[in-house]
Parts: sequence; structure tokens; C-alpha cells
Amino acid sequence: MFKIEAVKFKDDKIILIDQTKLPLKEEYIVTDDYERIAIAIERLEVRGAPAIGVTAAYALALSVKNKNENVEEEFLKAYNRLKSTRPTAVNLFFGLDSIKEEFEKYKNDPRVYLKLIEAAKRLHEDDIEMCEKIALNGLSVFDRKMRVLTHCNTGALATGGSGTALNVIRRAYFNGFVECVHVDETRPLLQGSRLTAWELDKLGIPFSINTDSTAAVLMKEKKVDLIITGADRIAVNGDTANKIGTYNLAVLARHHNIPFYIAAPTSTIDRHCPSGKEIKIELRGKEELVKIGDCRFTSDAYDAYCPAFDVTPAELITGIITEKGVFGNPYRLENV
Ligand SMILES: CSC[C@H]1O[C@H](OP(=O)(O)O)[C@H](O)[C@@H]1O
Repeated sequence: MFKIEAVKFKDDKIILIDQTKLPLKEEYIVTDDYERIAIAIERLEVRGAPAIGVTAAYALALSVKNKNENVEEEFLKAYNRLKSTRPTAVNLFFGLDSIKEEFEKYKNDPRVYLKLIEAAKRLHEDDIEMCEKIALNGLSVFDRKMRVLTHCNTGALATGGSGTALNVIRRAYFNGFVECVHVDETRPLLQGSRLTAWELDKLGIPFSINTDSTAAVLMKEKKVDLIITGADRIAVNGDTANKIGTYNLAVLARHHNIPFYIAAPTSTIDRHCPSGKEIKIELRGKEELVKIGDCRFTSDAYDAYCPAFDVTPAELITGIITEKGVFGNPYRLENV
């Protein structure tokens, strides 16, 4: 069976499928250079909170490969460069800090590279296991065959494993609980119509793509029974940052009395973040709004506002599906 992997580590190289080229081309980036990985994260050639955390961990480990002098200096240079790539997804910092902790233990040990790679592989294996537990726990939110709407991409392309929200949908489908999936195209970078559609097609799960602005009428016409999206950072009180347009869905879901769930690993919970007010939202360049791929469709002289994420307040979230279970309101996630 076709296996989708956002990131692989083989023969001391990181292998990424270039997500900016999907679904029309399947091209790969193969490198051991952390700077190339930093650029890949910034360009969203690899994207999705857990996927960038795993990828950055491998890249940081590689920064000390074959280094015999100035090892700590090189490591910290790589750490700071990778840390600067994208500000919102907490998994990036979780991955980098996991490797940094390991480096502090082994920085004077000749086996330091091997130890850091082992730590990165453990992080990757944990992510794979987390994805399956989330999918299993997510089954509890289905009480019948349901039509599910999702936003952005939260499948294997967004993680080190089989995905979060889209993995819940996948497992529910193969357990007979999903009739079809409504896929928000997810402007401006179209992670839905390009990546989620590609994954569902490979899985043989029935879906249809809709513009983000069509989600409201799908709910009004009672064509949606459940909404599940991913997350990039979850505050202790349950406020959740996710792809821009998620907040819209949560407000609409409340208006139409439709259950709205977030699916994410507990590594996406920021225990130092009391509420959504403290979450830094990444602003992307207006190029991403005035072009699709290389095709410009409006003047670049116009101003544009392009936040990559928005924050959904906890009171609009029915439940948060994690590998440790499904949590509900009121959220107190500092010790999860
Ligand atoms: C499983 S995390 C997926 C999460 O990441 C996406 O953002 P981006 O494509 O910009 O990396 C989006 O917010 C998804 O929900």
C-alpha cells in the first residue's frame, strides 16, 4: 500500500517530499544541510506542526556531523537558525529543545552526533505512535456515519506519522463512520485542495473540495455533521491557534450547532501559554495572497494582510482529541 511520508531519515540524509509541488508533481528534497532545511520550512516545502518539529530535530542533529572543532558554536548557530523559521507551531521548538537537551548531555562525547540522531529518531517514532493513538481516541466523537468537514492539511504530510485530524477521519472512515469529507481548499496556499485532496485520493476516501467561503452554506444546508481540524499551538486554557480560517469554522459551527473538534498531540500544548492572547501569529508575505504558484492574478501594488493562523477561543471547541484522550471544556491543559 502507498505510504505517505512527509519526512524520512536515511543514510544520514533528510528526505522531504516537496509539498509546494503536490499534487501535480512528486519531487523530493534530499539534504544533510540544516540551512537547506530551514529554507524548506520557511517555504512550506515541509509543513505541519509535528512534521516541522521532526524535520528540524534531524536537521539540528546533523549540524554536528563530522564536526571536530567549534561543535557547540556550530550547534547553537543551527539551533538559532532553525528556531527562527516559523513562530507559531510549538512542535518546532519542542523538537529543537529535545535535541538541545541531548546535546547538553553529550557535547563533549565523540559519539555526540550518534546520540543526537538517536534522539531525533525517538522523537519521530513518538510522533508515529502519537498519530495512531489520536486516530483511535478520535473514534469516540463519531456516533453514526457522518459527513465531516476539515480545513488545511493534517494528514501524513503534516506529521512524522499518519496525521492528526485527517488520521482520525481516515480511521473513522475504515470503521464505517464517515460518509464523505468536505475539504476546505484553504486559501491562500491551498493545503486543502492540494494536499488533503491528494492524501484522501491515495486513501480512496470520498471527498469534495469547496472554497473556504462555501463552508457556511454547507452547514446551513445541513451537509456537515462534524468538523475536525488540526492545531499549531494550544494554550493552557484551550484557546487554539490553527490555519487561518479555522476561527471562521468554529463560529459557524456554533451558530449551526455542529460539533467542532481539534485533533493534536500533547506536544502541541504550550504549557507556558495561558491563553490565545499570548500566541504569536505568523504573518506571511503578500506574494502568497496575490499569486497562486507562479501565477500572479492581481497587482502587487495593493496592500495585503496575510496571517498564517488564527486563534479559536476554547468556548467554541467541543473537544480536543489527543493521544492521551479527548479533553473537554473547561480546559486546564497545563498538566496534560
Ligand atoms: C498536524 S499540524 C497541521 C497544521 O499545520 C498547518 O499549518 P501550515 O500548513 O502553515 O504548516 C495547519 O495549521 C494545520 O492544521
